[in-house]
Amino acid sequence: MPATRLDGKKIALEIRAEVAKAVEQFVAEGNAPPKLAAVLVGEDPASQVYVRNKERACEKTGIASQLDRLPASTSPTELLERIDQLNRDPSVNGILVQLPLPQPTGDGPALDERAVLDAVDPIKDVDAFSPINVGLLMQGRPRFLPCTPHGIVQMLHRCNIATAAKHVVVVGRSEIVGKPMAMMLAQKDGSCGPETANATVTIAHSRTKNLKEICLSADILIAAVGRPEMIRGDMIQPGAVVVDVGINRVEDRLVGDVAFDEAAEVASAITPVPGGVGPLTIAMLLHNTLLAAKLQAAK
Ligand SMILES: Nc1nc2c(c(=O)[nH]1)N[C@@H](CN(C=O)c1ccc(C(=O)N[C@@H](CCC(=O)O)C(=O)O)cc1)CN2
Repeated sequence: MPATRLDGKKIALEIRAEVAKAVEQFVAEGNAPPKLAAVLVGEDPASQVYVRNKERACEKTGIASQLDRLPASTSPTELLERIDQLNRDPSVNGILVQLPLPQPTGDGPALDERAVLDAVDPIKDVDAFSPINVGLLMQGRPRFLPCTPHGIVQMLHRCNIATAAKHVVVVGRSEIVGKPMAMMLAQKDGSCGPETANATVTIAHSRTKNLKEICLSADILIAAVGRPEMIRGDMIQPGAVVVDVGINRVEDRLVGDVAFDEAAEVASAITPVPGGVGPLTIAMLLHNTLLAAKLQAAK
């Protein structure tokens, strides 16, 4: 039987409607609408689409937003100064710096992604990339959850896919997805989402020797390796749940990290690309922006 498609678009709309309602309530209590500041450096076409979609999503949810477009030639000092201004601006609740940062142009110094993310005030860090927020997550007492892994947790929960006692294999070890995803699913107490914890988690990656064997042992396989269709159908255990985080542009077409048609023959459920995990990333950003506003209002 072909796999069930896990419809990320639909779940994202559900979450966005919940956030919009909660924003309405927050404002009715006498607070200013939450505000997100996005910083986009350079002109990466995909990043431009993502920040535009974030702005539109904010607007539809009752969240204010502002976008700083900076040229690719922006120096590290200029970018850090801009982040500092946003940190100190009391009207801004959430700050995100769109990734990837551009490669250096000409003779100018490179923008150090780590230094830039470290500069965002942790209480406004709605991407949850700062070391403070990563540390809190590691310790099982998260403040903000990173948007893409949190979206996956929400999707599993809302599709009644339990993770307790399951073997989850995460292929990919990025700071944005792979590492926090593994940590969230392995948590003991469900601190990272209702009913979504207590999994036995293996992190694999493109250099894992026996990758096929490890993938075949997964009850839930999360592919976040950034290589088009690297996960083939014969790497999937019959009946496994497959979550594809990859968004790769191949000849003007979007493909995931999973060979979808092959995988759908074997899996019990699978996320498509597009329309799977991607839309959830933006929905969880809205959730975090409201959370940031609430935390700051309570201070
Ligand atoms: N500061 C951040 N930078 C980046 C993040 C992030 O969470 N924070 N994640 C990605 C990009 N991203 C959000 O920023 C993102 C990627 C994809 C989608 C999405 O909805 N994708 C659609 C397809 C859209 C398309 O046509 O390209 C889908 O999968 O259906 C949303 C957000 C890296 N940078």
